[in-house]
Amino acid sequence: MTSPASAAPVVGIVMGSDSDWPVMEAAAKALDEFGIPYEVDVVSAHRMPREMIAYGENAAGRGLKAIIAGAGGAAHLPGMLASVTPLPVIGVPVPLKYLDGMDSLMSIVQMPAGIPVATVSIAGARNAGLLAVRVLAAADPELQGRMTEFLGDLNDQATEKGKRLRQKAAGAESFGF
Ligand SMILES: Nc1c(C(=O)O)ncn1[C@@H]1O[C@H](COP(=O)(O)O)[C@@H](O)[C@H]1O
Repeated sequence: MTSPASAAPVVGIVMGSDSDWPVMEAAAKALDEFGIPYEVDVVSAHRMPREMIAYGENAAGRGLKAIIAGAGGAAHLPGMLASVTPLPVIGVPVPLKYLDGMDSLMSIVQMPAGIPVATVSIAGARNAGLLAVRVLAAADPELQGRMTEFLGDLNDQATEKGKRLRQKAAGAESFGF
């Protein structure tokens, strides 16, 4: 799957199983918000080792600029992809029924020196998408401007939250920006 349909994907969103999609979808939505074309696929290091290696080895040559890789449990996919591609790899620990995603987090975050994986929080796929946007924006002033606008909107929303809270709380006039 690729989105938007017409453009060549620049981000690969891959996961160990389609059961990860309810978590990983947030990465795709973040990319959609910025109009970044991406592809989505299942690429399991454990169940499809040869395909996984081929995916990682071919990713840069196919025009991808970053890979977002999510997996649950013994989540070796992000690290193994990072070992066969020069692209930045962003790892998403997917929480499963047992161990609350701590197993996924630990499997992804403790990479040996030389093979970095930028690990987001457990189920933090939205931040993975936003981090991929920032990676692309580093060499794209127009996209960087839109990321700056996005941060401004977040600031407005947070400021509004404070305003609402101060109105709700007793003695609201005594603090706030
Ligand atoms: N951690 C990995 C890898 C891998 O790292 O290669 N491949 C599949 N999985 C994970 O197994 C979980 C259960 O998968 P199923 O739902 O298919 O049984 C998923 O969270 C997947 O990411």
